[in-house]
Amino acid sequence: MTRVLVVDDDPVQLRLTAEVANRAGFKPITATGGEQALSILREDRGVGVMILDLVMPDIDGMGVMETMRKEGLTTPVIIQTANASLETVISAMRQGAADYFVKPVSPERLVISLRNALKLDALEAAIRSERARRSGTFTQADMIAAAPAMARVLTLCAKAAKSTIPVLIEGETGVGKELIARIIQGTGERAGKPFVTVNCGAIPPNLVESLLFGHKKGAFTGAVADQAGKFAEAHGGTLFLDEVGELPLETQVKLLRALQEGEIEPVGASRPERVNVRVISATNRRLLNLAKSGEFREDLFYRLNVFPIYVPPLRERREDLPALVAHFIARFSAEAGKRVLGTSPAAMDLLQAYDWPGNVRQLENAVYRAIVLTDGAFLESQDFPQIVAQSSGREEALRAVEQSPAPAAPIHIDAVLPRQRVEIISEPAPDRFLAASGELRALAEIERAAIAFAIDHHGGRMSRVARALGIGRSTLYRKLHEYGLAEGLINDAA
Ligand SMILES: Nc1ncnc2c1ncn2[C@@H]1O[C@H](COP(=O)(O)OP(=O)(O)OP(=O)(O)O)[C@@H](O)[C@H]1O
Repeated sequence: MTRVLVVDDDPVQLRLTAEVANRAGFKPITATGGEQALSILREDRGVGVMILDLVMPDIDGMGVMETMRKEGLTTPVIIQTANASLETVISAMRQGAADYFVKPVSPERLVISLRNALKLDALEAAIRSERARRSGTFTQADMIAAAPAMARVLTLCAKAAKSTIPVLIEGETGVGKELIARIIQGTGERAGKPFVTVNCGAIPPNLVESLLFGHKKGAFTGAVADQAGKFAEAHGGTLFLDEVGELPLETQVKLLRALQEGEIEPVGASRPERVNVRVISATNRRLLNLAKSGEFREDLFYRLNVFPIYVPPLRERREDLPALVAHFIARFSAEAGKRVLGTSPAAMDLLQAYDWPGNVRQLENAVYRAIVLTDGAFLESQDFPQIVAQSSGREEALRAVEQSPAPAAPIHIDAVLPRQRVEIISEPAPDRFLAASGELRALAEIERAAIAFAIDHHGGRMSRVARALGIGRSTLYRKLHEYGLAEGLINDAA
């Protein structure tokens, strides 16, 4: 719930304004003077908007705004005044006030003013963040990360920014690993220098080497000219290797050499070239496990993993969800030329209750689709059809799990599926819950399909299947028999 700070030295007026904000679904906080307002703003950076009286005995409204500017307090301000002197209003607006009104204000006018101020603030923040991203000066302030679960991540970012040691960012798909890498670059010595991203999972294996290290003319058929690689492009700056676990083993050897020697060897080159690049890598699979199973070189793992940062999934930092939604609404409604002001309370409840396996990226896509779908000023639940479909299926599935004796295992990065499969899962697919007729499939049918999928994914290892599904092994075996899945399957390796 967005917090609104109401500042007025007249206690009756203060109570009235706070009550209007309260009825409109905001959480009012009150202050009776400028000093008190400033100390609240300094302590609580989560205040969404402030309604500020201009005439107060200690510091007046203009003084409060001036101090805010000096101290970098960016909470949007709506000015209220008892006398409508045009000059005062003009100078308040010049100081950056988002809006003003003359007391007594009608509740409708106040609510519109609050919503507009919030929307404008979200849009300005989105524009600032995009600008910072492009100029390589992205910082903590450009990312929505006020949830307690993100505090440690931000502390580690600040530490990592002070040095050039290799950083490994781990976390599920779409949690914002690239943004974290950008903060490390944008707050360190390399701010403003190149930030080059390579998605190692998206390049065909035969092209990885040339893409990373470049090639010389004639090195292979089609190499008609010298081509610089991503390492050379990132010279002086930062190279972000996303999905580093997907690199082919041969390329891993070359990467290790580049990190150890600070030298790269373009394909077809006769001698190595020196590069000065800070490498930040990211993975949505536990790299240590890949190293243990031989899919990733252990020496490279230790080289990359000098400073690990784990970014928690969105379901563990739901406090950030309203701000993220406001951020995406502001951005996409501006892009689509629509006037969307927010979500209905029911839609926000729906989004808050959902688990977001595809994390912030999935939320971003969901809001984007909702903006395209909507004709109203507020996004409603029906504007999120995939989330509605998945939530109802999930509720039933959860009820079934609750009835089984085994506690549900927490979802962990180790249980995250390899890249391609994750995409299948994170892609909202309501048709998995719908039959060809368009009717919802029976829960038993969905459960059978989920179990068959899990068995296939874990190569028939039943302990893992049970753990991944969050049910006990005996429950799993019972269900196998119930659904006729048992024959020829039992190959319990664990
Ligand atoms: N805290 C945040 N505030 C604003 N936008 C965010 C935040 N976190 C993520 N996003 C947005 O969500 C999308 C996914 O983020 P990002 O690409 O950084 O995730 P990722 O973890 O690197 O994903 P993947 O594992 O799939 O590579 C991006 O469009 C990003 O701008």
